Amino acid sequence: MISSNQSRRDSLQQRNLLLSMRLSQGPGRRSLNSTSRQNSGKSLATKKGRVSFSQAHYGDESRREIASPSRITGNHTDNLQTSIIPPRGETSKNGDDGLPTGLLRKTFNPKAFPKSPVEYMCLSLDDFDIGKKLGKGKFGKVYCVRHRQTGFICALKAMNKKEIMQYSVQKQFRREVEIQSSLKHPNLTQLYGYFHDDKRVYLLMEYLINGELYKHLRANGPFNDIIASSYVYQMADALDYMHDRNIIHRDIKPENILLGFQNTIKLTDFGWSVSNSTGSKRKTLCGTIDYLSPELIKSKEYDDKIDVWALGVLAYELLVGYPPFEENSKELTYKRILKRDLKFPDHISPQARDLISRLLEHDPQLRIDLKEAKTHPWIERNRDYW
Ligand SMILES: Nc1ncnc2c1ncn2[C@@H]1O[C@H](COP(=O)(O)OP(=O)(O)OP(=O)(O)O)[C@@H](O)[C@H]1O
Repeated sequence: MISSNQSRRDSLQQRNLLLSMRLSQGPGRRSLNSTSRQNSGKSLATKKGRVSFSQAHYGDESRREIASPSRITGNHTDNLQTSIIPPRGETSKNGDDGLPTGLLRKTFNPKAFPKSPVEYMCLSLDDFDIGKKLGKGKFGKVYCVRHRQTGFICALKAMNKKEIMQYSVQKQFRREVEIQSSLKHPNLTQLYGYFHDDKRVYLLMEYLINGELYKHLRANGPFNDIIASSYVYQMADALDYMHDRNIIHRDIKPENILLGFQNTIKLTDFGWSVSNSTGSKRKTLCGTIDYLSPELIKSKEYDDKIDVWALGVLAYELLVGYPPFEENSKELTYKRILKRDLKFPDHISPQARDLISRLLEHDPQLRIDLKEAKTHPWIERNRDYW
């Protein structure tokens, strides 16, 4: 299902190269002009200012215009062997697709994923009414859509093939699709399926009505113990599920978490996820500066404990409003992470401090296990109020 070892190595080498380019660029892209927290009482982070290492990969936002949906036309005769489409049958080994009864089951059931090109091509843009734009990513835009035949509402991400090729991220994209379609968990955004025409690839996903947790955090945060503990529990459960399947997410942050109904949160953006099925340690630097663990900064080998560290950073940000090691420059942030310079504002409860401190253990081996984190006293104490 996952790319061969060779292609994985190629992809990692390519990414290493790009990441080292990014690192050599210095701190300029990290919102250096933002007013400091000390001055404003607010986080340094703006969505734009939060630098993801992956940004180096994709270049400037303005380059990412694609045609408006009204101009997009499906092309049923496109060649299926295009390099950015995973070969048929490699897509998912999932069980039940989890879709409401009768909805798109024929075309989206990953178990019965296309057996013939005809079946494969039974989805096209013409099958959907295009609704409002939900957001814009590096390669394209995300729309709320309705499947005409069934009325099923989902999110459709339209990505430009040319750009995917131009930035040589076919393998990363392919891995994202493969990993996301192989996972099924209430706190992971589900990928229902994909199709393409001559210009674009379309990912059909679960629609999360309340958008990014990041925006919610900026508008309504920081959160109280009840909400924060519920979010931390949900992320711990999703990560535990992924790690049990030897998959590391590698880019946990509020921008990559979507909010559904009733405070359900779902992790998304599996572009940096990686299958670590050999259980061996990895070395690719990835993630967002504020969420990087000490071993990543030291370019040491790492494993799924980097996600545990990132969960600690997330827990802190949810309760405090900004990440624990945030500074005006990348270098200062790195310094504080490496020293594990962790300070809590007075209002953080002793139990929350305890869990965060254990998630943010400098030594990966000493970091709390996710299964234990899920039953930590801070979680248990708040669980009744969720
Ligand atoms: N399944 C979804 N349901 C609702 N809104 C979504 C969904 N997926 C994405 N969005 C919205 O669309 C925006 C763009 O998503 P997209 O995944 O393309 O980009 P991104 O995660 O911001 O960046 P990247 O290109 O790095 O993945 C998100 O920020 C979010 O607001």
